[in-house]
Amino acid sequence: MANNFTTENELKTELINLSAILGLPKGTEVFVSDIHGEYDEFAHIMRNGSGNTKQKIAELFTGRLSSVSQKKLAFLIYYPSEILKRTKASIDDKDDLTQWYMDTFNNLIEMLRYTANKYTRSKVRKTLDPEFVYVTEELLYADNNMETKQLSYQNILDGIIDLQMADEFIIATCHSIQRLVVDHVHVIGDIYDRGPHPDFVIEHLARHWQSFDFQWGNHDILWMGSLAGSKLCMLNLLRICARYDNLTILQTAYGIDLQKMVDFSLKNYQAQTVFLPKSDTGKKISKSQATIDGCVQQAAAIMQFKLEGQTIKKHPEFQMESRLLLEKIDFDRQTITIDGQTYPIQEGCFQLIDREDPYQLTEDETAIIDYLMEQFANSEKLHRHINYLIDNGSMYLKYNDNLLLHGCVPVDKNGELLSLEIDGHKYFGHTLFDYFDEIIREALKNKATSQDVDMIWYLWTGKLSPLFGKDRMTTFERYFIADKKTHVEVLNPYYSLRQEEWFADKLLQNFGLENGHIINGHTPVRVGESPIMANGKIFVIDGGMSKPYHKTTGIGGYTLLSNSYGLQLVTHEPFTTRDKAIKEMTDVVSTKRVIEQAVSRKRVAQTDVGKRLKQQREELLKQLARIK
Ligand SMILES: O=P(O)(O)OC[C@H]1O[C@](O)(COP(=O)(O)O)[C@@H](O)[C@@H]1O
Ligand SMILES: [Mn+2]
Repeated sequence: MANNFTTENELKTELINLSAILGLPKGTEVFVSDIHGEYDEFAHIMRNGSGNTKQKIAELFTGRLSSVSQKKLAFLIYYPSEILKRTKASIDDKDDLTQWYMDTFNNLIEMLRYTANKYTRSKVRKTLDPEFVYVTEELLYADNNMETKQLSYQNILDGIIDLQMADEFIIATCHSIQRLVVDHVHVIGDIYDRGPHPDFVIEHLARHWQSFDFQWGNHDILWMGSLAGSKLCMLNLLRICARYDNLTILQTAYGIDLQKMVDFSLKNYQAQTVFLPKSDTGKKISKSQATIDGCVQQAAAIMQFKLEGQTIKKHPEFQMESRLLLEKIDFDRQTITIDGQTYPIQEGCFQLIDREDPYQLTEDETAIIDYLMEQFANSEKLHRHINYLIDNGSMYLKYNDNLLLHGCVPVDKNGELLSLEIDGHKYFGHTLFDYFDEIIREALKNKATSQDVDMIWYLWTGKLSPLFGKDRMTTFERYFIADKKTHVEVLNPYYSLRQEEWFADKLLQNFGLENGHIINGHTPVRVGESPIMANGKIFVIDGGMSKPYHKTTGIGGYTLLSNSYGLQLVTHEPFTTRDKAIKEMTDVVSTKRVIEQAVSRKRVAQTDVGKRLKQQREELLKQLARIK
């Protein structure tokens, strides 16, 4: 870096530039989690800057704009094209419309100026639409107190209207404001599964946000694992897609041919109540589609249970023998005996299971799985999306003193770090995360060994998986046994200990951090529970976006904001549809609870970026000394 500057003046200019950046207020970080394919809701939260836009409008315009006008301005910023269309349709008079454009330009430029003031000009320029950079900068940095400048400001606005660029300009400016309100986005896992459009979520981040990171969730692992060659990951995600009536994500979005699988499923299975799909979108599922979903779910589930058996037997170190369930079925009586207790099987669909060798796949099943794996491997779009997850993601992230991870750090009931022993090595605490991180990267960027592939599946369901955090996954029991006792999945002690401050301190220390917070997703925050734990050191910000889970969470969920003033918790109401949000101007974001108020505004100098900039400054100073 330092080598780019050769003359004394160049070096000094850069030093001044760095000092200016270090003194700016820290940018706003947004933390979201558990999006579960709910693109419209996620996009809404990104568009409204997780409530930040509304707040900035209030700061700027209260006393000048009524609360209704503030709301209208906010919704214009979130959904510029739609609101423009509606407004134009509602104003008949030409002069009134011109006046509306003028007022809107002025308000938007003021908002842009307000949101841009904590960034350097060069950073602001990057958020502007290239077509409007010149015009916008003229307006943005105009000094309205000077008469001549004001005149030229007015001329520019008139020109935009005369040249019929008004709508495009408004849309571009609103998008720039959206990008400036939030500086950095953290997605703490589970983009995939259950909801309709995880693909749009990834595309949205890649297109609109220069600065974002992911911490992988257990559901994301299924998709990553499928590309790495894990048949078990693929079967699990296929089963979940069928369960949530979302086979189109595979067929349409990722171009995966499911015809063979559908034919095979319809030939061998029939509709059953426990395999009825759950509608995520509220739309009615036709009978024929429900039959396809149900049969695919059964076929995938049975293949999954068979392959699980094989994998568990191959890996005693996984300690999952208690999950060897197919051998415990009494096929004649249609019962299963688990831990000495016999339960009736409801709606068994074991016709393709060989009683003598229950974990053996049939020839047809083997062929179908191979075909599907090939389809996954050949999906160019899936590769692109998973590469985003790999390149911008990790098992955990240390960012501005905070520790971001999806699930948990596995511990025993006393809070001692539990270790997973693989090939004589013990991995625990941060080394457990590093171990899995390396395996995933290696498996997806280079070549996956069969050991890697099995380890990736272990991350989905193993009891020492930091992304899962439960003692077992009771998929079999949930389908086939009515007794709810058997459905219980016991959470790792992490989830009760995370109320304790000493526990948070201990974990932060293990990860080499001191004063930060731990931020998790994964577990829905139930009605009446607080997302703030360990005396404000741990947050659970499951976004509660997953519609089928709204019954449990009551409210939609939470996101977290970290800006130069401190941390703020944002509560979300359940989101219905994008159309309804626009029509009724419902913001979703309801309350903001200030968690921590910084004594003085936090500057870039106090962030990770600031640390890097300071190093650069040291190097430049050394270089300057050499030149002199
Ligand atoms: O609600 P469903 O579709 O039956 O899924 C339940 C399963 O999902 C899990 O909760 C994992 O998903 P989450 O990461 O979203 O919690 C399993 O522990 C559980 O068996
Ligand atoms: Mn999860």
